[in-house]
Amino acid sequence: MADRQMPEVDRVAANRAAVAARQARAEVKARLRSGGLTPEQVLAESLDPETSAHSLRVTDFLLCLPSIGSAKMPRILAELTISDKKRLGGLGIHQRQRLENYLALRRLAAQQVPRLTVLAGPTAVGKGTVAAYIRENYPTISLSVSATTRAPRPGEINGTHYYFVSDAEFDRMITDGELLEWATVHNAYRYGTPRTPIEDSSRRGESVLLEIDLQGARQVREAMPEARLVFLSPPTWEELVRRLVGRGTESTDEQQRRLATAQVELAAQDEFDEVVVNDTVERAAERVVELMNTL
Ligand SMILES: Nc1nc2c(ncn2[C@@H]2O[C@H](COP(=O)(O)OP(=O)(O)O)[C@@H](O)[C@H]2O)c(=O)[nH]1
Ligand SMILES: Nc1ncnc2c1ncn2[C@@H]1O[C@H](COP(=O)(O)OP(=O)(O)O)[C@@H](O)[C@H]1O
Repeated sequence: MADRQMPEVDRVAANRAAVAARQARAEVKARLRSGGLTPEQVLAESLDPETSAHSLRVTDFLLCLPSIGSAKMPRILAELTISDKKRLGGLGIHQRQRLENYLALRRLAAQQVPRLTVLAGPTAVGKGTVAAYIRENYPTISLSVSATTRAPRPGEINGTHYYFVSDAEFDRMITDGELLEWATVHNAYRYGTPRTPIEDSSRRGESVLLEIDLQGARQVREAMPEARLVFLSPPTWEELVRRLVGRGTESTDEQQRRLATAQVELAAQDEFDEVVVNDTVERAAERVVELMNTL
């Protein structure tokens, strides 16, 4: 019956019921986020039309799960071939089975050692600064030390900031399969992640952070699908420009080239699991570490 034809008393009752249902769903989401309810419990409850789990949207359900953000959720829905309009109670048998399987795989993966986290983002957004802040303030996080063919800058220590190697040595590392990923960055020098230290840290159950460029992040995604990819974003485009110019390490021409690359890199953030805005270094570092400690 259309709203305007409904007697006033019924309309008030219907509105009250809608508010109560929304509040009940909000409570389910809060308990899901806090771990008071497991995803499996909510999914089982949703079979009962009388429960608020029944009318919970699948999108809201997924967003309550750790390390699923607005960037990753659409990809999961596509993999499960579930419409973003679906509610849990409205899932078809096969859709429900696929969602149950997905949850089972996540639980299995979560029991494995803490995962590899990649921090990438446009040049001059502050990746290096945030990574250095984490190295100095979060001793439990181990930072991958990359190999590079570029020369060290003043203050950079071989083996701490980078392994500074020759082109020939870098070629050998590639040939011998010693690099988890590598890339030529800014059409200049090559950078790559030595594989062994990553594997050793993972075996020790350590949380490992890679601060690498977008090309490298894509290779890690291919090589280690369980890795978590975090995109570091500037508060605004203007702030990114200010940081690049303010850093003063590139010529004006090079700055223009890097800003053009940054435009492309900013468009790639949807490929990432999480986006962290680097408004202040401290807050950005805290958010990245918080994500690394979230299974
Ligand atoms: N693919 C990849 N990129 C890396 C690696 N190490 C550093 N980078 C990236 O290389 C770029 C250049 O870093 P750097 O030489 O420190 O100077 P920058 O010009 O100040 O960014 C940055 O975007 C880093 O994220 C690595 O091991 N692999
Ligand atoms: N949160 C921030 N606020 C202001 N300036 C920042 C912030 N993070 C980094 N910077 C500055 O921005 C510039 C680029 O940082 P850098 O770490 O070199 O970027 P990237 O490693 O992403 O290329 C540096 O001068 C750095 O001091």
